Amino acid sequence: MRFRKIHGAGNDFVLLSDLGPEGDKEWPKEAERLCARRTGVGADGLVISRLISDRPAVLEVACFNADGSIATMCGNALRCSAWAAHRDYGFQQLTLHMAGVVHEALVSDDSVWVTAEVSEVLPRRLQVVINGRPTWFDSADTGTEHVVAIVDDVDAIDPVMVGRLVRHHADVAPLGTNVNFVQAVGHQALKIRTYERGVEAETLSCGSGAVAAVVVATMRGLVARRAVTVHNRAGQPLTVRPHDARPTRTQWVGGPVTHTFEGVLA
Ligand SMILES: N[C@@H](CCC[C@H](N)C(=O)O)C(=O)O
Repeated sequence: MRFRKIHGAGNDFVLLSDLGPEGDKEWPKEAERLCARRTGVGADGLVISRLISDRPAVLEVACFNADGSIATMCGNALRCSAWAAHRDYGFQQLTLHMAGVVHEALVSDDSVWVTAEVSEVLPRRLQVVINGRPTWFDSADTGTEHVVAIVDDVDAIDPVMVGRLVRHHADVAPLGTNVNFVQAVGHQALKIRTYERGVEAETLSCGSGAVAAVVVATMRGLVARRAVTVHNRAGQPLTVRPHDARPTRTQWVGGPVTHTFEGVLA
């Protein structure tokens, strides 16, 4: 089976997009096997993309986290799938389905954009003490669960230690959550670090996390409701901007996609 190793601003995936007859595997187990950094290909997630129509261009995309759990929304997996469909079929504008939700995608030479559907922000959802200081997290569902803390300095925080604590916090049980630490860094710009549920580690970027950061930062008056640059650990910023037709419900998230290598699974 052929695969692509690909990343969206540092969030890396094994992408299967031309499944033949071997199309029905136990994907959660395959995800664990393929994503293992030492014994597999190594990735934050496994993405399976199927072309279900070419006129209009429609893809069905499934994303499994490295631990085999299903990601109901993964902005970077959608962006990587749209990039691959552009490469394979020349599509520039696509519709993507993930976990029953419809997303739009736009592919240009240097960036890939997808839409994320956003729920209302729940302020002060939980509190933990970080470096001796009680810190509130707001929650925002951007297709999957995220909490966001606005902090003075994201680099003064241990995102794995605190992320794990928050991810397992009783106030977000039983689903748990992805955890974002966000700092305002000047005009319409944020800096972010994200602990991802299902990867159970800090990832270099997270599309739905960037969207959650922007909706929380907007609600808190740190940025205006227009394009915001979100600086991540990869040094490959994502940009989040409101959808023209549905500015309060839908956000675009865009940035680079990099195809690292291709291979054949043994
Ligand atoms: N990295 C993703 C989000 C992946 C989903 C997450 N780990 C979960 O299970 O909620 C993104 O780019 O949005």
